[in-house]
Amino acid sequence: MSGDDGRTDGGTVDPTDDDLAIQTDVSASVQSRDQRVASTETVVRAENVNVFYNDAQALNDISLEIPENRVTAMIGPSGCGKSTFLRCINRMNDLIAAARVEGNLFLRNKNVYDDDVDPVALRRRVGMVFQTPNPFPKSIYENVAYGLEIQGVDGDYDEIVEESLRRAALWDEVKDQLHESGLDLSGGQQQRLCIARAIAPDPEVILMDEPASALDPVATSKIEDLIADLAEEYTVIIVTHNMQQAARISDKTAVFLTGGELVEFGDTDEVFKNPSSDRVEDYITGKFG
Ligand SMILES: Nc1ncnc2c1ncn2[C@@H]1O[C@H](COP(=O)(O)OP(=O)(O)OP(=O)(O)O)[C@@H](O)[C@H]1O
Repeated sequence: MSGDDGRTDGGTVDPTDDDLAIQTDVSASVQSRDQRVASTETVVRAENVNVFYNDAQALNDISLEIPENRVTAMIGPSGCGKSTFLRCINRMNDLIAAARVEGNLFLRNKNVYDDDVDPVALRRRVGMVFQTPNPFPKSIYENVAYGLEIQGVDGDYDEIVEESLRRAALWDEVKDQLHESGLDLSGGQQQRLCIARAIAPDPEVILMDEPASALDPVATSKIEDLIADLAEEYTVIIVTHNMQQAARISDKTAVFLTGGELVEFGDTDEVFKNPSSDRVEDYITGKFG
């Protein structure tokens, strides 16, 4: 059975090494949803991760530990490898022929690059939301239910769809139009629909790649509020170009700089108030980037 099932009220985890390889019983993790409690467990641990696109190195020896039920922001100038790192966590880089990943990347105690890891099972535990809202050309209901179907999730879809839309703070706005197209929603609503789709299989980690950069300030603010709510139950890892946003919503901040180096990682307050190097300070204060 999956590591989800090993959780206890104390927030401890009893993962097995077979977590990702054998997890098929998602209903069990749905049941465990309410049992989740905030903790400081490490959920994602990178050890000496290097990524290359053909011969070009995009990430250089990245090691860090991302805590459970927190928002961790990845910031840094364009091209420094933030999205590449995010895609290592759910093995989306597998889909890029030129990409090669070296090193170890653990989801709890399991290296997601082990041969026996099923990337589909991994992506059920590590959901993703992209920069541009990308609902399917289907109804609001089907957008959420279709994700469940393709991931082979069993359960009462009506219930899961409603619950997911509620968790994405969208239910009240769409409950009377569930069978209308998701594409007719506003950009901000579409992004919340994509968040509902990502959380429907009840992942442990949600990756967000600049989820608000295509949205206006009001829609952005709603997404930021939502991220804070989601972190009560999920581990959220967000790439953002917006340093104020990182400072507002994240607990931890990782600063990447050109060359794919992780130059600072720590509590967000510390990173912003007291950066440990001139390079980071220059970036944070807008001297470059
Ligand atoms: N599919 C790809 N094929 C080849 N090179 C790539 C690919 N994706 C990214 N790269 C290169 O890897 C490096 C890191 O890119 P990545 O998109 O991860 O950076 P980023 O920090 O997320 O950038 P941005 O903030 O502009 O989105 C860049 O030099 C980029 O050109």
